Amino acid sequence: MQLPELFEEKMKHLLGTEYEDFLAGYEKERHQALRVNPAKISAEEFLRISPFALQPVPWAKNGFYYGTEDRPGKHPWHESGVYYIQEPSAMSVAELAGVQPGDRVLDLCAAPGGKSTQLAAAMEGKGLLVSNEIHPARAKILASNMERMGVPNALVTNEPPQRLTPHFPSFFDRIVVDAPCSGEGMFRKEEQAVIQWSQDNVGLCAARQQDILEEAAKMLRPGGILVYSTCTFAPEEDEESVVRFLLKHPDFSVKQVEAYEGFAPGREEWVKLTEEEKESVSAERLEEILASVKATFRLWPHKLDGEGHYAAVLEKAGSRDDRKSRERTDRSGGRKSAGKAGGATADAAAWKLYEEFAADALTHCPEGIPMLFGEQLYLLPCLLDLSGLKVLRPGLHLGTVKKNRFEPAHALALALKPEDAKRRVSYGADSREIRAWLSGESLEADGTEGKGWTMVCVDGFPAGWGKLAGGSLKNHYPKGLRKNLES
Ligand SMILES: C[S@@+](CC[C@H](N)C(=O)[O-])C[C@H]1O[C@@H](n2cnc3c(N)ncnc32)[C@H](O)[C@@H]1O
Repeated sequence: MQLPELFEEKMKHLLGTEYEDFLAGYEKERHQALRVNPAKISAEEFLRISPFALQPVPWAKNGFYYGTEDRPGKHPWHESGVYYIQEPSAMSVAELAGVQPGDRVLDLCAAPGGKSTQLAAAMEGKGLLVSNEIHPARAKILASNMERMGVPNALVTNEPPQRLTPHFPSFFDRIVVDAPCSGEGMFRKEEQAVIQWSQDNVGLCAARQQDILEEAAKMLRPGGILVYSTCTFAPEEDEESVVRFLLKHPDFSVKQVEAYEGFAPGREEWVKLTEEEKESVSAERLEEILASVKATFRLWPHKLDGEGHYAAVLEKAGSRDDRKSRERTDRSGGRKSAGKAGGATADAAAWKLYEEFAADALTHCPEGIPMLFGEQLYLLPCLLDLSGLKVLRPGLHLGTVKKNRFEPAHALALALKPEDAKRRVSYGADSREIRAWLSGESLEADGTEGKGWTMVCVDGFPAGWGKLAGGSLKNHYPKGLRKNLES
């Protein structure tokens, strides 16, 4: 592999005698992994039924390496959100966030959604997850992945971080900043990262990371946890980014968390500060900050089975003192969706249509606060003032209300359990039917009784909606998702 000359020189200088091992790492086979979605199946059960050659990723509860011959992205289970294909080192970040069900969590740089879907899994559908992405096209991919994984309690926004801050001051329990970076750790995976690499870009990324961290700091509640990560080796974007942030934020410190085997400590000696920066705090504080860098993590491809990554867990001083605001925003969070539809006539009419659909097609309804946006009906995880924000998904998309008819959303099918649907048909992953279905074909449904909205499953995992009538199952798999999977 042809690495940028300047990058090689820099790494040689940084790593000294370890450099040859580091270079040899580029010759190692690249490890690929998937993360099982516990909302769909337990890891134990997945291991039992999986056709893939799986080995656990040591640092991720539901993470597994798969074999070089395996193609999980071409398997129909992928379309049902049974797993998410994710680079193994990247799985460390959400684990470090220690998210609990019921937390308020922000993933500030979230697309395509690896960390967000992992955070969502830890939240078990409880609490609020805000997944934000600055780039519009990437934000759409993020929204689609959140739907595929059946996440019911997430808002997907498309904003620069500073536009979110006024809406969420001291609001979140946990924030993940998986920062845009120079991507040195992904050279083996993404050729583009090699082509675009320059030392100037490293500097630009480092400056941008400070801007993003500033906004994150304002949105984190006292006592909250901020996980900062990159997929680069550049100390300017790793240890230095953390140190610069800590110099400006006396209320933050590095939290000691347990390292997994193969995780290496951050390197204090690689931090280069200006005299002005060094003098901005007392000598004791400077020493303390620099020493604390050892409790941040470097994931090196030559030391573990994964690509290059860096992660730091930062804690904001203080304790939760936001009971009042929490009561205000969470007041209706647990309300059954069978409640009122926000009061407005259009909302009430839409809600009635949804209820008629639910009475006919569902045995169980998801919970949340119903809200109509144009023709789209959503269930919100809690009430928030989102005015002025670009919101792609304000919560779980229930469906579309058109000309006095309700059409259930694909997202709803993926967020439900199979037993939540009164009518369902299930095809095997190897069947001709499921491949035809995912490519957009309607199916013969001889022997399937009933009429109306029917959940279509693959091996029992919800995959979308069909409409049953006269022995035929009309395809309502979204046009944008249709694909021909190889058999
Ligand atoms: C490392 S990627 C995130 C990967 C994602 N967390 C995941 O696990 O799938 C960084 C993201 O930050 C976004 N980004 C770029 N510039 C940004 C900025 N100024 N503020 C916030 N996010 C930015 C990029 O578009 C990119 O999607």
